[in-house]
Amino acid sequence: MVGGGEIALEASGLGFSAGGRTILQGVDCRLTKGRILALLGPNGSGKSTLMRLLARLERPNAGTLRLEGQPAETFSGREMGRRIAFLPQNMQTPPALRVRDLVACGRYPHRSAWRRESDADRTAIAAALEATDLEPLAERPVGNLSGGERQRALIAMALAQETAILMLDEPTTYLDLRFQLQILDLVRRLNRERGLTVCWVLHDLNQAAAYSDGVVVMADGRCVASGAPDETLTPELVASVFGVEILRLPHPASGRPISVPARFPAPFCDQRGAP
Ligand SMILES: Nc1ncnc2c1ncn2[C@@H]1O[C@H](COP(=O)(O)OP(=O)(O)OP(=O)(O)O)[C@@H](O)[C@H]1O
Repeated sequence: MVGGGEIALEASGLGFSAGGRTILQGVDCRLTKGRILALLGPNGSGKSTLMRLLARLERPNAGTLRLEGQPAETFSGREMGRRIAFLPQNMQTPPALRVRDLVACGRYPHRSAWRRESDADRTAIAAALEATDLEPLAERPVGNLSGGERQRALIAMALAQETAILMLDEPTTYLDLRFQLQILDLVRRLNRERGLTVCWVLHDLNQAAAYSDGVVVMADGRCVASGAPDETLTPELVASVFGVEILRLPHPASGRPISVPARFPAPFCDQRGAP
């Protein structure tokens, strides 16, 4: 479990099977209000499945999920959509869709079918575009955006949903370092300024540690460790979960521990031994 504070969402003993396989087993996970939690673990360890269960896009075979202290099954799909915004991995978007119209899609739990946009919808869309610095791009087709701009537009769509909880599955994948940091900084700012509760899947352990208040580490469909990032991501844990030996070094600027692989490739040499 990660830290104290009021609980936004709590899963106990979650289990999930599909295609005749057990994918998650006995997973406990807690989102604390106003905190950022990272789900970490190797490919195929069950992070996306857990996130989908937490957002109630899938039903568990075992265990309980409580949202705002109530059993999650007492909330309708629309009520869930007003509380949790979920951005899946590799979300596809029609390339001709304008940025503003994509962001407007986030209003779905607040609108009934075919109803025109209300003042509240327009205010939420404008606020989401402003928070993500996308106002100048609002009329651009999504297909013309860079990877980082597109990711910001998807986050704006999630913000327009006006939920207290934001779930992001690998929001930085496929982005270059500058855009990765831009997305991480944006989410952290929204968390700090608005008290947004965040749960995200990240693969970079150093980014996860620097930008999250807590981590949950998955392996083979189970939660194998959780807690504050710097205390949890020990070389022993990383070796047992990822099968990679790491060194922990103090960051030259912040002094916080960073992880680097202990092994590095031997230099290629030509016949004279020169690199
Ligand atoms: N509906 C399903 N039917 C069968 N197998 C599934 C289903 N959903 C997930 N799995 C399997 O469950 C395992 C966990 O998948 P999941 O996507 O949750 O892992 P992950 O940790 O998010 O992986 P990655 O880091 O590669 O995105 C994988 O082996 C996947 O193939």
